Amino acid sequence: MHSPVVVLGGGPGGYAAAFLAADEGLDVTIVEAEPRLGGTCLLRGCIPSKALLHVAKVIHEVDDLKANWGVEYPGKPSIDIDKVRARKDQVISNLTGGLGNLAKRRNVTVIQARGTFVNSTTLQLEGDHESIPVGGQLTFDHCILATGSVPAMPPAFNIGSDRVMDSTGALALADIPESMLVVGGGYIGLEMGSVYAHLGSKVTVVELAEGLLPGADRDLVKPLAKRIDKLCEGRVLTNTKVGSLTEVGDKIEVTFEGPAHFGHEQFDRVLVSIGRRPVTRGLGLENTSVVVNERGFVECDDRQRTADPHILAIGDVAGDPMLAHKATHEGRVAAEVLAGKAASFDKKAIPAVVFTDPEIAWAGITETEAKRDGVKVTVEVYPWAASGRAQALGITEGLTKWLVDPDSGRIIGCGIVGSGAGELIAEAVLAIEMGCEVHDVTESVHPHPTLSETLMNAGEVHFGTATEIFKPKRKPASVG
Ligand SMILES: Cc1cc2nc3c(=O)[nH]c(=O)nc-3n(C[C@H](O)[C@H](O)[C@H](O)COP(=O)(O)OP(=O)(O)OC[C@H]3O[C@@H](n4cnc5c(N)ncnc54)[C@H](O)[C@@H]3O)c2cc1C
Ligand SMILES: NC(=O)c1ccc[n+]([C@@H]2O[C@H](COP(=O)([O-])OP(=O)(O)OC[C@H]3O[C@@H](n4cnc5c(N)ncnc54)[C@H](O)[C@@H]3O)[C@@H](O)[C@H]2O)c1
Repeated sequence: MHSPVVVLGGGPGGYAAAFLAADEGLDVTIVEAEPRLGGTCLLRGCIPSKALLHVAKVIHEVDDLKANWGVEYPGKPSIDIDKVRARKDQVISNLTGGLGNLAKRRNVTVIQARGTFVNSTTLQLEGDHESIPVGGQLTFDHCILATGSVPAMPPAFNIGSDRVMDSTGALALADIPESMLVVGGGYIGLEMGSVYAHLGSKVTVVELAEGLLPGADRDLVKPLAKRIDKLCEGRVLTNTKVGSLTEVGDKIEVTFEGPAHFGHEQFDRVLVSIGRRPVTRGLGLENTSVVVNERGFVECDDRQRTADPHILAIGDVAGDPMLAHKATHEGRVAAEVLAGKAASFDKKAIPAVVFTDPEIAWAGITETEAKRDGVKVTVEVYPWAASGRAQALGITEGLTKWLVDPDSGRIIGCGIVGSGAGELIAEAVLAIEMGCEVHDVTESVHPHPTLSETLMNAGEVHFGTATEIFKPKRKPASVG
C-alpha cells in the first residue's frame, strides 16, 4: 500500500497534522498503535487529569465555603470513586469518538498498527487489525513522525508492583489509597498529588531539587507551594532523593536520602512522576537519516524537517516543551510545509500552565531565564490582593507580572499565579506574538470586575498609574 503522506502516531500532534494535511488536499494515512486516536493527551494525560482536577477544585471550594463564608452543611463530601472514574472515562470517550468521525469525514485512512521504519520511505506495520494492508508494508513520500513520549521509570523504581504507578496508573483511579508518595514535584506530581489529596489520601511529595517546579519563577511557585504544603499537612520533602522502593506485604517501603530527610517509610501507593522520555527507541530510525540527540529527541528545524528529506517530526518526540498545544502547532506547521506553504514555528511564546489550585501560567521569557541568560528586563508585578474580583472570590494570593524589554517597551514575557491563570495567559501570548508594547495592554479596556484586569493593572504599574495600589514600586531596568 502507498500513501503520499503518512502520520506515525495519532496524538494531538499527529491527528492535527493529518487533519490539516487532508484539508490542504493531501492524501493522508494515520498509523496509530492503539484502538483510539487521541494519544497521551486525550487517553491518559491532559483531559483525564483535568477532569479529576475539576473534582479536586470543587471539593476545595466547598471546604472554603464552610471555613470562610459561613455556609454550613453536615459532614465531609462523600466520594463514589466508581462514579468519578466513569465520568472521567466518559469525557475521554466523547472526545476520542469525535476524532474518529472527523478522520472519516476527511477521508483520512486510519490503520491500527505499530509502525517501524524499514527505510526512509517504508514502514513495516505490526498488529492483527483488519486495517493493516496485506504484507504489512506501507510506503510513503513523506512521513510525519509523531510518536510522543512515555513516562520515565528508572529500573530502581520499576519493581513490578502495581502499587508503584506512573501517571497512567494514577489516572486509572483504582482506589483512594490511605497514604501515597509522589516522587517528583513537577507538573504531574503536583496535579495528580492534588487530586488524590482532595479525594482523601494522605499525600507526601518528594522533590530532588530545592523547590517544587524547579525552573519556574519562585514568586509564582510560592503561593502554590504554600497551598500544597497545607494540603499535604507539611509532607513536602524538597532536596530529597528516593533511594529504593521495596514491596513489603501490601505496602511499598521507601528509603529517603537527603540532607532534609533520611530513613525509610511505608506507603500504600507510590506515584513516580519524574519526567517523560520521547519515543524514538525501537522505531527503526537507524534505517533512515533521522538524527536523534543524546536526550532521545529527534533533531528538526523550525519547519519540523529532520535530516531525512522524507521525514518530519512533531510534538513530544521533537523536543521540549512536552505540551499538547506545542505538538498541535508543530503538526499544523508540518502539514503546511508538506502542502508547499511557507510555514515555520518561532517558539517565543508557547504558554505553560500547571493546572493546580492555584494555577501557575507563564509565556515568553521567564525571570529565571532572563537571569540565566543575562537578558535585560523590567518586571512589573500586580498583586491580586488589590483586585476587586480576587477579593470577591477570596483568591488574593495570586499575582500577575509582565516582563518588559526596557529599551523597546515591548512585552517579552508574562507570569501569573492564581485561579484561572491558564485562561488569562492567552492574552499575554497574543501580546508577545503581536510585539505589543505595555501601553497597548493598558489602553485596551478590560471588563470589570474580572481577573483579566490584573494584566491591564500590571501594565499600569509600568507607568505608575495603577490606581488600586498606593505607591507602586518601580523596579529599575536590570540585567538579571
Ligand atoms: C498526566 C499528564 C497530563 C498532561 N497534561 C497536559 C496538559 O494539561 N496540557 C498540555 O499541554 N500537555 C499535557 N500533557 C502532555 C501532553 O499529553 C503531551 O505533550 C502530548 O500528548 C504530546 O502529543 P504528541 O502528539 O506529541 O504525542 P502523544 O500524545 O504521546 O501521542 C503519540 C501517539 O503515538 C503512538 N505511537 C507511538 N509509537 C508508535 C508506533 N511505533 N506506531 C504507531 N503508533 C505509535 C502512541 O500510541 C500515541 O497514541 C500531559 C501529560 C500527562 C502524562
Ligand atoms: N499541565 C501540563 O501542561 C502538564 C501536566 C502534566 C504533564 N505535562 C508534561 O509532561 C511532562 C512530564 O511531567 P512530570 O511531572 O513527570 O515531569 P516534570 O519534569 O514536570 O517534573 C519532574 C520532577 O521530578 C523531579 N525529579 C526527577 N528525578 C527525581 C527523583 N529521583 N526523586 C525526586 N524527584 C525527582 C524533577 O526535579 C522535577 O521537578 C512535563 O514536563 C510536561 O511537559 C504537562
